[in-house]
Amino acid sequence: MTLSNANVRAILNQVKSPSGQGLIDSDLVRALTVDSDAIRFVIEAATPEEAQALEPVRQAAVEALKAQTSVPVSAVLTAHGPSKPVPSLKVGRHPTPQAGPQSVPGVKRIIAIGSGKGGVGKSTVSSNLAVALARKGKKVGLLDADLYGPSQPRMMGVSGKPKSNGNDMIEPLSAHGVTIMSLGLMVDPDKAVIWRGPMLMGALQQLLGQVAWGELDVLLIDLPPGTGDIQLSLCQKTNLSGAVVVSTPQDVALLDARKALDMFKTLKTPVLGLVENMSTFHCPNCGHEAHIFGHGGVADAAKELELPFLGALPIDLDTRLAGDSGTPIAAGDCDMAQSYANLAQRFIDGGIV
Ligand SMILES: Nc1ncnc2c1ncn2[C@@H]1O[C@H](COP(=O)(O)OP(=O)(O)OP(=O)(O)O)[C@@H](O)[C@H]1O
Repeated sequence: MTLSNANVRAILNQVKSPSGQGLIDSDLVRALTVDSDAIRFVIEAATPEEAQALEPVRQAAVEALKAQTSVPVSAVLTAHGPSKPVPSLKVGRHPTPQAGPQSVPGVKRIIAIGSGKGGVGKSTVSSNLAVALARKGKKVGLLDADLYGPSQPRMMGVSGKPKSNGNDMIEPLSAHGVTIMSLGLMVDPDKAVIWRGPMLMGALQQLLGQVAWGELDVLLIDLPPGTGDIQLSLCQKTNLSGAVVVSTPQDVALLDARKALDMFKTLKTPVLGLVENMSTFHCPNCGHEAHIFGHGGVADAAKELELPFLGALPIDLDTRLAGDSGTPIAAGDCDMAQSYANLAQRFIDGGIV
């Protein structure tokens, strides 16, 4: 039987780690690849001693998968070094003064992904675009700057507190070929973030400057919706290559998108292009095409404002389900994955990435 990435994760989560949690929930699995000819993953422990103790768990995980598929399974144990202290870095402080807009060492381009209105799919587009660019060979980072409602950990399927690299820098997490960091990984997920502007700006500064992003072709920043403190702070304090605005074709969303575009113009952040999300709906039963939120409005707005139109993405049940399951649709090989691959190619061909 051919197993999907989600099937494999579910099977691995049935295998208990020494903490009593499933292997996925206890955040021990790294670099999971599920291909038609092989399933591979790494079980990463904190110390070599812990790795040794996990050998029976590794064997149990391999056996559990082999019981469900004839595809060869390989799993290796690694330790990321001797025990390290938890980061002394505590996210949630006021910003420190900085001379001017900052770059992130090793990161070639920083692109903010914004929207005027909430819920138009900005986080979905950010995560899928990140995965699609990574599949095209780009080194991609994804920073979830939606500090009030961070959704990237769930959409990218990462959990567990990031660790310190011993130099007061946080090691980001990685999934689907993308390097990820989110405030959602640093704070209690059940507690609402109730911070005022300066605290949010301090957190953003830390997520950019105190995360060991490494060498990246591009860092995508998933902004919160609207035109608030975080957008202002990011545009003024960071050397952005530019911003991409996501909108649905609906009039109210477009009205808000125009406000976001106006904000970027005022802050002199170049707008690299517009993306239309939830563009059309293809009924899976009868093939009828419906325009639930309208159609073509974003392309028209781009034309009017003389901005590049980067593409239209349909409204699609599997996209939503994939986001909820932690494996973005762009990681697979369906039509939607191809749409995201095309979008990523347009970013590359247009010299955006
Ligand atoms: N093309 C699509 N087809 C179907 N569902 C989608 C699509 N794009 C996004 N969604 C779903 O719509 C919901 C909102 O999407 P998402 O969280 O990406 O929006 P957002 O603009 O980042 O929202 P927020 O304002 O909360 O940050 C999610 O449940 C997501 O799975």
